[in-house]
Amino acid sequence: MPELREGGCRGRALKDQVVWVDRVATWRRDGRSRQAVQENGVKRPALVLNRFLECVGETEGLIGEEAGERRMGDNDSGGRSANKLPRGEDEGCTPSLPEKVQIGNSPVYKIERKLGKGGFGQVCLGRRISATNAKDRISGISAVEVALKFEHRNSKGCHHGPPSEWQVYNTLSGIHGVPRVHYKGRQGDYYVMVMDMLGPSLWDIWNNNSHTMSTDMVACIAIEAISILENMHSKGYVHGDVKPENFLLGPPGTHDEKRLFLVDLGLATKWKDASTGQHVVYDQRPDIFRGTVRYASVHAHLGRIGSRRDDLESLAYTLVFLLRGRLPWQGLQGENKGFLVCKKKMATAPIALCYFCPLPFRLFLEYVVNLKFDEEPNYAKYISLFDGIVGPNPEIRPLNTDGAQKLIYQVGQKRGRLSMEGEDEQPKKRVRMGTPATQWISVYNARRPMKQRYHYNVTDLRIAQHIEKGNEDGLFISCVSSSSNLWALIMDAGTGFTSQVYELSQSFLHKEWILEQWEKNYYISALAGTNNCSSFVVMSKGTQYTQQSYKVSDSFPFKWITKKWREGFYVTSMATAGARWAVVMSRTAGFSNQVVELDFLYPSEGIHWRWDSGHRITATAATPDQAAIVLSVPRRNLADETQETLRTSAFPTQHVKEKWAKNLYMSSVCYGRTVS
Ligand SMILES: Nc1ncnc2c1ncn2[C@@H]1O[C@H](COP(=O)(O)OP(=O)(O)OP(=O)(O)O)[C@@H](O)[C@H]1O
Repeated sequence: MPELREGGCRGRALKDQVVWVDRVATWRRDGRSRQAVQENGVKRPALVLNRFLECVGETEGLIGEEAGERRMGDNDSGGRSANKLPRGEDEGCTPSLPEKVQIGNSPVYKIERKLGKGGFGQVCLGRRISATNAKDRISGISAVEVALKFEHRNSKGCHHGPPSEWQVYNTLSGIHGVPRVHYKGRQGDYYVMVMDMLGPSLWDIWNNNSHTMSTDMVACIAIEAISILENMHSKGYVHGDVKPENFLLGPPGTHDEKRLFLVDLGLATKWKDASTGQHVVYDQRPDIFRGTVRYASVHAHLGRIGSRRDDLESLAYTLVFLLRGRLPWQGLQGENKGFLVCKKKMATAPIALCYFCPLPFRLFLEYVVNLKFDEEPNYAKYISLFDGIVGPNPEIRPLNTDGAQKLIYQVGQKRGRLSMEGEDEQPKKRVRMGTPATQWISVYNARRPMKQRYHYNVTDLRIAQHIEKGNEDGLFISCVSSSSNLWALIMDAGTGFTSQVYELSQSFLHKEWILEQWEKNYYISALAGTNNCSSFVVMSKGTQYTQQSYKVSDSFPFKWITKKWREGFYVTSMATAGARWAVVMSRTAGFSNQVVELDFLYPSEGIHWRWDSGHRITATAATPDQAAIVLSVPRRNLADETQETLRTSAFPTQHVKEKWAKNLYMSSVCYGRTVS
């Protein structure tokens, strides 16, 4: 058995302080052939023309490209939803709207005045000027004053027919905290929805009250809003755009004036499949943002599929906004505003965000930011947090909290008693807590026994020596990384490469050299960058790639990656230099599917979801702010799918040896942002 497993530390020995074993994945498919899959042994076509694709990204023009692609909706007067492009500012109830509305056999409504305007829709007060038919009178939709929501048929959400909101109202209309839709239909160029007329929004109230709101009132809002969300969630939907502008009170002077409603279901999505009852499948598309920047959950910023936790996180920001009058990420500007806001949200601990708020607000925020993707929120417990603020008598509360009372009653009945402090819950790993840290992330794959060798804290001057020695021993470089401008180098006997060249360069990346090597049939097989923007690029022969392309950019180039995926490329290596990213994508990479997990901390939860769906980590890179993990499904089934990851504050010298003893070999390593 070839056994050369030497550590090659030539620099100062760092003490290994923190170790996180993210997961010991055991997918050993016993019973199956253990014949190693020769990823690198697949024959390449003899001559591949057009092999040399673009190497993009060394120019200024690409800076911030990714952020420019996102449609961020925030503005500092409250926040507009993304995915809803504003049309001309003065399109309110302009002459282009009809003077009267009649949908099917609805009464005739005369448009009186504009009530509000969002990214898409215009909402006007409609006054009934004809009689209601008997059927509608019986079902109680004979209101004299209604709200009419108009959406132009050419607006973005209506290209394929009526707005998606209509569909959601079919299920949610009239449930607790959601206005009733009386009629919907098309009139001329507009899709029109006739709905219950409501009163001012929470934003209006806060704004008209010198940007303040009493603690009592905000606590009542918390209680009632949680119960409204519980109701909505129980019907299988998440709202997707919880913010002060979307919470409306009933019309002033009516018996509903102290009732809270949640409107605008235009971004609502299903979190559960109605027929199977199954939770929707986890996914992350870092280029897709839905919601309003100021109040969006961190997961929404990162493009994760919406689930119940996101509404609650947005509610927590809404409550703090109403109470404190400002959120710490307001005022951040720039093309990469979404990135900056998300980074700030991640960096602001609940204790800091809620510093001037009563304790229940902080506890609520802590609970909800630590919810897992598919976790059922404990709505009754969250409501009970605020009980101490609002006092026991619902009659004298500034807001009607009927819905919450009912929910607590139901839960109390079901459980016999209500768990106030989570005594009956297992202690769980907190998703968003922990101290930000900069660590080594190392990934280990099960392989047949082979030689592997590592060096770390290597200076530019020593690199050649290590590589030469490795080559003499039959080893090729399999991965490289850097920390504090020193290199880490992994060499092994299982790469399948037949020849290898490398270059240390002062630029990130050195395009001319790469082009030259591409000409000679070498492909990039590993790369790393340093904080001072130098790079170490390794190119090999004997890979199975037939085409290659790379991109350097100032933000994670997810949009480019998705474009290349469509062309049959897969990410085969990645590196960072300071805050810059370099991503290499290759054709015939041996994968049938690939996804990216991107986060401001180590995306542990996402990795677990991906592992469960058969993905394995195939590339990692991290900046001081973010970690990106690329996971792929191999084209051929692996004999042994075991994969483990480690996070360590020092290079994992001892751990590598322990892994080797289990025939687990380092397949990827990077240094950057995690959480400890
Ligand atoms: N039923 C209603 N009664 C009274 N006013 C309403 C009603 N529905 C909506 N409004 C007002 O109209 C505004 C815009 O409505 P809505 O949020 O539904 O439109 P939108 O175009 O989907 O908005 P956004 O871009 O914020 O998502 C609300 O903020 C509110 O002020």
